[in-house]
Amino acid sequence: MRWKIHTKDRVGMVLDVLNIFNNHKVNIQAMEVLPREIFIKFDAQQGQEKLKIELETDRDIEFIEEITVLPIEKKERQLSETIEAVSEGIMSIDQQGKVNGLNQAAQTILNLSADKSLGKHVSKVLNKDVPMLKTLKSGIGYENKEMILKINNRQVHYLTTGKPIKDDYGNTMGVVATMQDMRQVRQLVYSLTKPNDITFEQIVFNSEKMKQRVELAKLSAQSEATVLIQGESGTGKELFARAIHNYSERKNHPFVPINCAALPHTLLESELFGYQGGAFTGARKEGKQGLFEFAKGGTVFLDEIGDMPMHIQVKILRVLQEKTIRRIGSNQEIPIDVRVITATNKPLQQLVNNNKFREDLYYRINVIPINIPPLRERPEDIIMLAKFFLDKYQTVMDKQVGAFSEKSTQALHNYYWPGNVRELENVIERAVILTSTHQDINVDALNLEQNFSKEADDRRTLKEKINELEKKLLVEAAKKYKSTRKIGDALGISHTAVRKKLKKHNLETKVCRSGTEDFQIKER
Ligand SMILES: Nc1ncnc2c1ncn2[C@@H]1O[C@H](COP(=O)(O)OP(=O)(O)OP(=O)(O)O)[C@@H](O)[C@H]1O
Repeated sequence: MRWKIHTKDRVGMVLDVLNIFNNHKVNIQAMEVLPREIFIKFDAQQGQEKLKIELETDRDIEFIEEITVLPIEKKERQLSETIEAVSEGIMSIDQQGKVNGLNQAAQTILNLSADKSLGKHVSKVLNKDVPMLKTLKSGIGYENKEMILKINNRQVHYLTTGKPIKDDYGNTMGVVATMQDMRQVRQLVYSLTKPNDITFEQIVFNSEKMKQRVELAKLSAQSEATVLIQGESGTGKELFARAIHNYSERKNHPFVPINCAALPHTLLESELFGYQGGAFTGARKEGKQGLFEFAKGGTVFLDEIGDMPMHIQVKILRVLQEKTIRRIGSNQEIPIDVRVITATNKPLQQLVNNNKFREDLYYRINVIPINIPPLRERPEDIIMLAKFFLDKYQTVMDKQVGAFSEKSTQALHNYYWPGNVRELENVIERAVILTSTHQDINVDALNLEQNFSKEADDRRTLKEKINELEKKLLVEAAKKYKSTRKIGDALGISHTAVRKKLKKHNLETKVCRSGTEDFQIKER
């Protein structure tokens, strides 16, 4: 039974009311006092009418009303509803370290039930090293600590922040901690950093060569196989990698690109694999998760893999073979679930021949090779891409210019495009800036470096030209004869020499069969 007693505001009022309750031998369970209002929760019993009459005869008591909850109970219920409604886990402990609060989300994240945890010491429920216990001792909170614990035979992985609960004198009376499941954290970070979804529709092309590459890439997206994308800088390797990811079953998980050439080696290693707390000077005390763990369920894109140092290559091989990683400084194997796509603008086969790239890793990553030809080898794409970028930059700059003049179309065709599609995009962006509204784009606005016109091709060394001719003749013969012996006969060299040359030009049987060239060569 609960009453709200409306009183006058005078000293000793509460004591008078308590005395009356006491005289009637009524057991008070809870009481709350506000100015001119006394709230009392008591054991309902016979004779409470008499109690009410006696209270109301006090001239300072105005009237009594029956209520269903005390204000404090109302607040408590609202608070516990809110605690249950939030998606973060919330756990609290009292001054003795015993669990006195655990919402539903915390039970899920920690693989615990409230029944079996409430009232028990947190060291028994979680672990003796949990940061809540340190806060209980020191009174100092902590933020975003990563925890990996084994609870009820399951590994739980979460991020937690804790705060001390203090009394008016600054003594710590307990600790409350919030926790987020690491998978949710990843998804949150990913949704904040996620770039625009790139799909195959955004890859612009007109050439048969690119059509084949796109088809192969689409097929590769349906498998889990490692893809190696090779091509000169700016040919669209990253674009392909993103399109493959977004076309695959993993599309709702992170796509994590990392440029192996851009980071110093030590940083690259810790970025990829993470580290154990205290693994090296400067390392965060609580350790750090690496990108392979972060990308869980998604794709890691290792760009410029040709620049990866040998000792990290070994670790990547383990990732691909065992599907596990070890953080730096740790012996614990962490299972990972990622697909790996790699890219390089370096001739990997040559790096293997020169012992600069591990052969075993080369074959591991080269399951599906996609070779993107340089723009100069697919002139059918140039104008289509130029028009695509023209539309793009007119929209971005909200500016209407005319079309490409005849001469500028010619110039775009004749140019050598050492920087490939990226360079073409930059050229068109600059041309839109330099051209007046509604004027056609002329050659000057394109401002193409004449050094790199087709004529510049003639300045290449004799060795480069011979190499190119050799490759061309090999490809032509291979298309026609399809076996190393017949190719050898046609070119007047032995079939072993053919094999060597195929290897040198990265045209080995394995590569060709995977569809990067539209021919197949049989051994002998
Ligand atoms: N076929 C294409 N259609 C539309 N845009 C393209 C195409 N190819 C490349 N691009 C654009 O060209 C630029 C360079 O592409 P990307 O970064 O994918 O090249 P890359 O080969 O990965 O370069 P790098 O080797 O220097 O990292 C990007 O802005 C990309 O969107």
